[in-house]
Amino acid sequence: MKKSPLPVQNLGAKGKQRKCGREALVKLLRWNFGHPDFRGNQLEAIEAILSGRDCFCLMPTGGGKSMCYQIPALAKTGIVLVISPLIALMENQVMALKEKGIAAEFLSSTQTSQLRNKIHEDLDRGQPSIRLLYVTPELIATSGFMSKLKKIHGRGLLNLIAVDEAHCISSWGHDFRPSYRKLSSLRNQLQDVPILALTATAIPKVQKDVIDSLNLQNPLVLKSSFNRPNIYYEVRYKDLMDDAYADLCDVLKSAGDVCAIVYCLERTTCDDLSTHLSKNGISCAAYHAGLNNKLRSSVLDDWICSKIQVVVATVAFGMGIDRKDVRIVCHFNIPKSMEAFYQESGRAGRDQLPSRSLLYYGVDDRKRMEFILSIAESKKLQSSDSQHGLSKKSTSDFNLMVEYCEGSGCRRKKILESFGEEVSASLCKKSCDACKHPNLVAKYLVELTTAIAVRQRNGFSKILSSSTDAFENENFSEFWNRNDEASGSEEDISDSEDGFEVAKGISRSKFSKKTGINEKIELLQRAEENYYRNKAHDKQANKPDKNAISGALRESSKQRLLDALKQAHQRLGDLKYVYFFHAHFSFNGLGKQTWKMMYHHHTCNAGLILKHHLPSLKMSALRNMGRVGNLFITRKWRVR
Ligand SMILES: Nc1ncnc2c1ncn2[C@@H]1O[C@H](COP(=O)(O)OP(=O)(O)OP(=O)(O)O)[C@@H](O)[C@H]1O
Repeated sequence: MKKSPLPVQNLGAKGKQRKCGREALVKLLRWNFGHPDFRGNQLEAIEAILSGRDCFCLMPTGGGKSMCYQIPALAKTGIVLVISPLIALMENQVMALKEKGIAAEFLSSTQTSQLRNKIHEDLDRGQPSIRLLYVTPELIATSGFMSKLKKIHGRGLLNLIAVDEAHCISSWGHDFRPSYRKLSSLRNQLQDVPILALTATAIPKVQKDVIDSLNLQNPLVLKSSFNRPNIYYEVRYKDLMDDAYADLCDVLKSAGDVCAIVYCLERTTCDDLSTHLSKNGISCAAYHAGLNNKLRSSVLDDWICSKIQVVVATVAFGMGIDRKDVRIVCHFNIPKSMEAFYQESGRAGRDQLPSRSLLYYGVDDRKRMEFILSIAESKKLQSSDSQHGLSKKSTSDFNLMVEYCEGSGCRRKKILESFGEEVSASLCKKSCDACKHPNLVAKYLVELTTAIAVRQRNGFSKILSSSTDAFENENFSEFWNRNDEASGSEEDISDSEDGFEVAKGISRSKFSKKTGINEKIELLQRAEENYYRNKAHDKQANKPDKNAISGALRESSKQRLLDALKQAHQRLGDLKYVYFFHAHFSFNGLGKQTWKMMYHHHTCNAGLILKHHLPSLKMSALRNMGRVGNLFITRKWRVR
């Protein structure tokens, strides 16, 4: 139901301001948002802003940061400018505010020019009706929009600049967006307008960087604990289970028909897992950048209005989406940093009710991430020193995440300590698996160590190729930096696809519990090594790379593949595992699509992809695999 805003005492334009008391602010909160009282540091932040002071506000995920600029927007005539990183996020917030009868708009090139003109006309009016205007940092950087802001400011109507997700400013923040850096000009261009920086992710370095970059003057710094007491943290070990899909399915089923988000690193995993869950009666859909806009928004709408309960998504999903009753956030692959993990898992339990964070940890996933980080590092080494610092940071960030999974001790304590909070494990109150079932977790960790050792002995550790040169032409920037909105016209969700396409094909590989085909594998690996030797030699001699593998080697590799498959099939029988070998062929010169294909080949360096559910795979299909090149182009044999 739409509501007209509560007519509060108007504080008027600059110079005529009167103090808006606590009571009036609480009234605004109750009337417009239905919350009985302010939470945490909200009131302090609001009062500081209304008194014209800059503020840096650090609140946990779901803490209620938006209220810190939404209430000031209602308390004063004029406009609050909100700088937000994603169009989807702006859209959602504006929609939610409009439903409450609050005059909010966003500006982006995704809108029709008619709508944009209407908004600009309103901004030009003596007394604009708009209270909250959401924009991207890229728009701020345009001279046209800046001069518009100056005019509004000149009329005494720009009350506040709120920088949401302010960690994006900092190169130490996990969502670093170079365009955010340009916001440093705001202070000079729009003097006297208070600036509010908001984030849920701020290690001390980030805080300092944000405050310095925005040139905040004597800001009120408000920090709350990162602890999310209503979230239970748990890690499950893929390498110790037969089928992680089935395990997750059981978790979701036994939780009842609850709302959940499952994060995966690849689109294909999203699709496959979502199909699997749906087949097993779970109300579920995939959501990622590979789907068209229409489908994506219908999935989002269905999820928001509870038509579907589980979304299996790539990482960008959920930012700014205010569904409070998410009971489970599952990471099906290890996230790239503790900050990212905290943000994503923090989408659970925004209503403060008991919720769960479940991370499926797999050694292969870890290796894939390490591989991607190493590629980024080697790329950044070639660029500036600061970039190098960044890549080192990425590696150390990721190590914290690995320690969260592989280390013993309270998970909550690890999360909080990674943000610089010193806490005792008693704070957890047995609300993580390590505190609740210490013996069981210790046993798992021992088993995991053994599994890794067995795997290394069997030569399975060589999962990712050292052939980094194959990746030189690929752009990982989407994964590392969200600089995708310069024009505002590109896809407004940023997920990790490009980075993780690299490692596709090994996502569900598991270490073998059976040995015996190692000799075959060794042979195949030797063939592969020969290939690289030839390749290096060819490079030295400055020869074209196209026929680095001879037809004879190709044929013999293919034959060995078929033999190995047959033997594996016979030997494994009901165990339903089969190993796929790939041989290397040069596809240079066949275009970008083919480069991606090369990725798969290289990343499957160990020559193995473990495949479950053999019955669904016909031997004729396996034979076709011998036609190297088909395997990854057709995706017929996508694992599962
Ligand atoms: N004072 C309050 N009392 C009760 N609920 C509140 C209060 N303030 C905000 N909320 C609710 O808490 C939820 C989270 O608020 P909000 O989206 O502002 O969080 P956030 O800090 O921006 O979180 P995130 O960083 O995860 O995006 C919303 O549903 C909001 O309506």
